[in-house]
Amino acid sequence: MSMLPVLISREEVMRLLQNNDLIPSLESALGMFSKRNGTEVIQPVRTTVPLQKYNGFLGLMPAYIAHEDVLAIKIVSFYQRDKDSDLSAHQATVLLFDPERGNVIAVMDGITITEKRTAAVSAISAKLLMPPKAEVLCILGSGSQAISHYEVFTQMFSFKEIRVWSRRRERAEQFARAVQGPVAVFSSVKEAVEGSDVIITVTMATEPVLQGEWVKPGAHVAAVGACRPDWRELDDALMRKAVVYVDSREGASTESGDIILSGASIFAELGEVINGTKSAQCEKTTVFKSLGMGIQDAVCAKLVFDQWKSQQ
Ligand SMILES: NC(=O)C1=CN([C@@H]2O[C@H](COP(=O)(O)OP(=O)(O)OC[C@H]3O[C@@H](n4cnc5c(N)ncnc54)[C@H](O)[C@@H]3O)[C@@H](O)[C@H]2O)C=CC1
Ligand SMILES: O=C([O-])C1=[NH+]CCC1
Repeated sequence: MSMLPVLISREEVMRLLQNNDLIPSLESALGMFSKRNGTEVIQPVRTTVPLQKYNGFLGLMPAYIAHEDVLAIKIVSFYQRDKDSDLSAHQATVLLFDPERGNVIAVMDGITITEKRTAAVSAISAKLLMPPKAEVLCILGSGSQAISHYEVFTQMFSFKEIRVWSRRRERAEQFARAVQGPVAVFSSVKEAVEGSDVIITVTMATEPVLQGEWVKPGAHVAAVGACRPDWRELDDALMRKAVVYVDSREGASTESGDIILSGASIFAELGEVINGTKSAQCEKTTVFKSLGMGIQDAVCAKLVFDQWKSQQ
């Protein structure tokens, strides 16, 4: 007998997935992952299929977390689209399985999950690594991730000033109008970055947009874009002067151009800081290089499904 999976739409995922629930669940999963107990968390490095002809990539992100008994896979595509495209850069679906029997129990939108969990993990990096009394937040990029990062960061922290820069100034202005609070729009990356305590890079850049010489000593950078081995968002100077943290060593060493091409060494995974086995060097300039992990999607899919079930 086959049972049909439930379908959970983007709107439902948006309603069911709350940032407050996300942070502790993601922290616990990151900590568990970094213990490298091979039966507790299983997450191979993302398999990526390049689609050269279309300037796109298809990524497969399976994960199993034993103590949560959650088995899921996210299928995500990301395309460098024309600016007038009506589709967002990332399209994603998460399949949630019954781990005991191997059947799919839910098929849900993965776009919102990707936006929210990525921003939540960056916020965890900031919580652990930003300088004390951080007052100025700077966001480079103005797309979907810029919005989700703004939402989580303003929910979790109280910055005195929030700045945004985007390649096209009108997009940065659009961003400033779309979000809830005041945002200062900058036309130059250098001016946006100088004096900032926390800098989030959420661009589709393939060459460095952020230079180390502009970054205030002791600042924290959450670097979210440049997820291909030949793509960059940060320059060598920044990668070499900062203490570098990652979500997964294997993922970062395979996929991050900022790490591979700069030759920077990885100091720790966020999970190691959460577990207390590596230090949070907040007094130094820190970079958190995020690539995204299947366990993050799996945790979210479980939260969404449990919420959905509780409302039936
Ligand atoms: N680390 C992770 O877990 C995840 C990372 N990402 C990455 O985050 C980045 C942002 O994603 P979205 O906001 O969804 O994309 P988006 O397409 O909504 O926004 C991209 C932004 O980058 C800007 N941009 C494009 N090309 C640029 C260039 N050459 N130089 C400077 N800015 C440029 C655009 O103007 C826009 O502001 C992408 O690199 C994406 O692959 C996305 C999802 C998860
Ligand atoms: O984790 C993720 O979903 C992605 N990381 C980079 C592109 C998509």
